[in-house]
Amino acid sequence: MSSASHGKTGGEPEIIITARDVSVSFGSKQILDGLTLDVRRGEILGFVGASGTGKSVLLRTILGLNPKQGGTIEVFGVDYEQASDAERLSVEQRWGVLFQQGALFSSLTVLENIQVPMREYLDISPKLMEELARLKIDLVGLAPDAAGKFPSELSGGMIKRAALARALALDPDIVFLDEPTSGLDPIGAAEFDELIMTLRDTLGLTVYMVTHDLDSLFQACDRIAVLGKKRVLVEGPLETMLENDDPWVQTYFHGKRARTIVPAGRRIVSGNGNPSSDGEQ
Ligand SMILES: Nc1ncnc2c1ncn2[C@@H]1O[C@H](COP(=O)(O)OP(=O)(O)OP(=O)(O)O)[C@@H](O)[C@H]1O
Repeated sequence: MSSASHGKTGGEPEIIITARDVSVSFGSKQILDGLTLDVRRGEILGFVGASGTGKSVLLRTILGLNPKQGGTIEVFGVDYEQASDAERLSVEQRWGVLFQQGALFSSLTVLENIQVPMREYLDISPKLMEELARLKIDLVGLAPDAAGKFPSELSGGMIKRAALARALALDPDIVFLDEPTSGLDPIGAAEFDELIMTLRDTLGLTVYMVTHDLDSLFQACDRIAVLGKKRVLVEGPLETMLENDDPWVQTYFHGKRARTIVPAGRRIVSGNGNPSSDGEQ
């Protein structure tokens, strides 16, 4: 089942992040200018764009880690910048983050890593904390004995899963994943995609995923947003990307690599709107 039905009240899915007219600069260098984006409950949103266009900057801005110079961002209806401490605390408990680098504390075991957000935000007994952390380990498909291992003892795929378990520690409504499959072999990456799709379908989890991984975009994402020209150039399902005639979007989604993984039955439409077979592209 696609996630599109999760969290629907009536017809349209609930919007849980709204970014309006967002501008971000570093000194005289403007990175984002008039960016607008919605994230819907229960979807896997893939966020793409050329290197250095500002995908991580936007992610950090949504998380309140980076100041913006203009516009508004609301997460669960709360403008983080204007929010009271209590409001911020409640928003922070409803999101989990898997950063690209430094995902886990190297001096802590997997179990202890998962407990870090629990210690920060929850007032529960050590026993309950341990039980909850073990449940998260199971949820992300790690073996029970991973609990006592240090990050240096884990494979790349296990590290990503353990980091996801930590992002899920507080049972968030949304997880932000910054290039979660980078560095994984294709099988590991496909398994990770399967995992987030399962979490979307079973928990109704919303996933905001910055990625360069075409397989993830084609197989796992319900919608895709493309960052270019300092704003969201185009957003929508894969079909919208395939039909868009922006040169970068065309090259990205119709390029040689993309053509090897276009799912069967999905038409590739050329820039002039004419359907064509893979061989004609
Ligand atoms: N704290 C900062 N101070 C100054 N410039 C910054 C800062 N953070 C990011 N930038 C600049 O903002 C631009 C966008 O960076 P960002 O990391 O968001 O790109 P990206 O789209 O995530 O790239 P990639 O796909 O390579 O990870 C880059 O030019 C970067 O140098």
